[in-house]
Amino acid sequence: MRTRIKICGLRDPGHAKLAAQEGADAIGLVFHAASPRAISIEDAMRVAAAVPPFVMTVGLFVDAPESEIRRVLERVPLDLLQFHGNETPGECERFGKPFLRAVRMEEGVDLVEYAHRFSSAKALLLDAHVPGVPGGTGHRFDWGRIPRELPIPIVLSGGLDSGNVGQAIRETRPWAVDVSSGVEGQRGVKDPAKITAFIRSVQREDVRPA
Ligand SMILES: O=C(O)c1ccccc1NCC(=O)[C@H](O)[C@H](O)COP(=O)(O)O
Repeated sequence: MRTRIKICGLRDPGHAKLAAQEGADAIGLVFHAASPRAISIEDAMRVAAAVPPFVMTVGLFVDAPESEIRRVLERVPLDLLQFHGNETPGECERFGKPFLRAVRMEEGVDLVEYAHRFSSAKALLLDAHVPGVPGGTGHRFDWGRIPRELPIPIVLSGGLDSGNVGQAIRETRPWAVDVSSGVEGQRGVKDPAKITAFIRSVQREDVRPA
């Protein structure tokens, strides 16, 4: 199976185009003001316009008011929403759009229970838990905590980079991988060479004999 790839926190249309050309399946736009990767609606429109067909544009929110999300949806053509805060299933569903539910892997998280509670999600995106930071931390979590069988696809994220993503795929067999810090030269600024290297590592792993 091919591992799908999401590159998160893009703000430059050129980087979005490059990621898509190299083989990314999705690009993420962070609508969270406190993030070093926060994007304005105007810039998001420019990035989304650079994304070719059959590549998804994902909008990421952290406990954002409904009105704010609707304001983004009116102007930015998002294919998928990603909820990274404490949103309930109802709060994720109310836009009538497919969505990913992020799960920060703090101590005691029960992924089976999560999968049932968020059964309307397209996938659970598993991320590291760093107190006080909702995401994009560059930290890994213990991949051994992911149950082998879950009734919902998994997007693996948290501290991935071109050097560790192959091992991550071998150990967890996710539907997709998601990266932000690992393809940056400095915090919040993507490095095109790192984007290419990350995608190549995933592609290499996918064709590696078992
Ligand atoms: O990227 C951010 O700054 C961010 C801020 C607030 C909530 C979520 C955020 N990112 C979500 C993502 O999908 C990241 O790709 C994921 O957290 C992994 O990040 P990283 O460990 O930096 O690769």
